[in-house]
Amino acid sequence: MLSVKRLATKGNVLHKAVAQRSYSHLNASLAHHEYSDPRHDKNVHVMHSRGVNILHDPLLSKGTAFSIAERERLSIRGLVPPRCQEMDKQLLRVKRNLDACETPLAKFVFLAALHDRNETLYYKIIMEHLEELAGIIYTPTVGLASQMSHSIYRRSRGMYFSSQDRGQMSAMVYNWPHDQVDVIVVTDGSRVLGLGDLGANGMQIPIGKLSLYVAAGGIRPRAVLPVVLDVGTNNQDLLNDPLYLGMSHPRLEGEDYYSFIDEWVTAITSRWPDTLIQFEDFKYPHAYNLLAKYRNRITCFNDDIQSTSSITLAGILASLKSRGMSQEDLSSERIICVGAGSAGVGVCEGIIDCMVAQGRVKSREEAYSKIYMLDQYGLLGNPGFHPPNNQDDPQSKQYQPRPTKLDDRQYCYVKHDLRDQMSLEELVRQVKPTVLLGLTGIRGVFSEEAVREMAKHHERPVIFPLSNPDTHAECTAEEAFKWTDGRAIFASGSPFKDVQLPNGKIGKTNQCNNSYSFPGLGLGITVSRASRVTPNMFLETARTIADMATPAQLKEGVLFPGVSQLREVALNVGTRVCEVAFQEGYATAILEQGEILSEVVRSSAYEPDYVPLVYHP
Ligand SMILES: NC(=O)C1=CN([C@@H]2O[C@H](COP(=O)(O)OP(=O)(O)OC[C@H]3O[C@@H](n4cnc5c(N)ncnc54)[C@H](O)[C@@H]3O)[C@@H](O)[C@H]2O)C=CC1
Ligand SMILES: CC(=O)C(=O)O
Ligand SMILES: [Mg+2]
Repeated sequence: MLSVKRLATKGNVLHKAVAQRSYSHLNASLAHHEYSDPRHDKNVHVMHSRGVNILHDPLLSKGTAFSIAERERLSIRGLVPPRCQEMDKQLLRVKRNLDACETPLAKFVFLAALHDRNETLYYKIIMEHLEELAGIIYTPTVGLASQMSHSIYRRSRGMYFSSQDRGQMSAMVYNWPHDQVDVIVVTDGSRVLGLGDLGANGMQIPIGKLSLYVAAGGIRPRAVLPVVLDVGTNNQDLLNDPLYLGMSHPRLEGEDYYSFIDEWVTAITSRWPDTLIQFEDFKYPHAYNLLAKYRNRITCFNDDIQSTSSITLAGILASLKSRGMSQEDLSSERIICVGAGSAGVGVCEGIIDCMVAQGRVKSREEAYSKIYMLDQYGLLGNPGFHPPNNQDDPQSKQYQPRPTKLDDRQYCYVKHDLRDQMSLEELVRQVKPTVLLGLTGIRGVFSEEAVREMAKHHERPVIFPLSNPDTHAECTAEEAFKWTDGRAIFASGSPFKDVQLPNGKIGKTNQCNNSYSFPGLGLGITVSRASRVTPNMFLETARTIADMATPAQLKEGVLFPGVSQLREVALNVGTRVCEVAFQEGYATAILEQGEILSEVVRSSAYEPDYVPLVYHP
């Protein structure tokens, strides 16, 4: 395929003439079925086989919606009830059944079964009720489903590569039935949301993420691949459970671990060289080490580090406007980030990148000085401020250095003029932060004292308890609004309902989750066929999302469009990411002169509609 380097863009219109648009990379020839237009999934599907297997293939099945003519030509006449029911009736049935489920977990199981039966219908219902159902297929319910995954297991989805597969992975990748894979979400299950090590149960996370890639990002269902790398688990409860489905040994570590991942990356990229790999829920510091190793070699990114950073930066930028300031005022913020792991460090790096790009700080070092970071021991500060023999200072007597040293990424945030391990409450008193971020996975870390103190100094304190699921959020929306007399600008990782305030007003909540960024990133990268995922793509994602709320919304503390508008967000982000890919010279797709990029992106996005199936031996 011709490679296009550096297409000049003006607005959304690509000017440089290129020979032709080539989607040859999308013309997958599948093992059993061929599709006339696999990119759009919109025309006629031509198949070389027929019969009952069509009914049991979730990518093809229409259940009761097969027309009589189709039933005849596919040899399935009589294998489904006689009345042909179009999708609207099917949706009615699905929604009634869904509403009858008594718990979110029951809804999750019901939707997973639909996913395994009829993907078109699954995506239709998800897209029509995105706000309601994102909370089922994604956080918070996916957290419980991951914990229970071995108990609720019905049918396999995706691929598992385990320690017993070493030496086999390059062959195993050919067991996957699809030649074209656009996006892979892969986890080793070592830090699933804020729930810790869930081993092979972590599979629910890639499945949930990829459902949003399809529903919001418009990636085709047959072009996504969820993967678990089962390198063992240190979760003793799972190891003791007779139903657990993963490998029954402790996690591989060190060289064993990294060579395992290397074999997997080699196997994947040998079969699908241009697939996008999203690393998900890898524990610290593996998450960073893997990103550092592969980011300049293959098309990949780490969701927890990078796309979380995009959406959080978007939230802070939007909050500046909400507080009557300009986005350029970012470097005048004082930000406390509680949590110094993958997400905490990743988010702060994104904020620093933006401060530097805005040019209002003289150096990266100056940008670091604006952010105060805490881990489970307290502030990353100066140990020298603890006089070792001061018997009168209770703090000094208790002081114990951290059991492990800070690494270089964390060390950048150390405040040499403040005492190491200072508590959040004391730090808030000293620093009077404008923004409080929580990325700890620990409920209750934002104490009443800390939030009230912050609210004393700011009319609109920005409170972002970002940990998932909701039961692990650093504080709840109720708490944030109560402790700030309803003045907080609030965003959380998992959804919280708006809060009725005593003064009759409504405390508006926002969901600040990487689900706002990764679907659009994936769409932009897939459409442009970008060979690398670059820092600018994340920065532009943040800027794009930060500009989406209307002035009226911003005024009442709404920072982002609602979850029901995730498709619109993804189309905007996808367009911008595509532009960046062309501008930076990483795009390898070919577009015609004058094509409007936003329209190319929009028309590339999958829509869950039934397509006539044709048998052609
Ligand atoms: N809203 C979103 O889109 C996202 C949210 N997250 C959430 O962020 C959380 C953390 O994820 P990672 O950074 O990957 O985990 P991690 O394990 O790498 O980092 C957790 C950090 O929290 C610190 N910590 C633990 N207990 C603490 C305490 N009591 N006080 C202060 N700090 C404490 C640890 O020292 C560590 O630095 C998870 O709950 C995850 O769900 C992660 C990615 C995206
Ligand atoms: C949202 C997400 O990626 C996490 O909580 O890990
Ligand atoms: Mg994650």
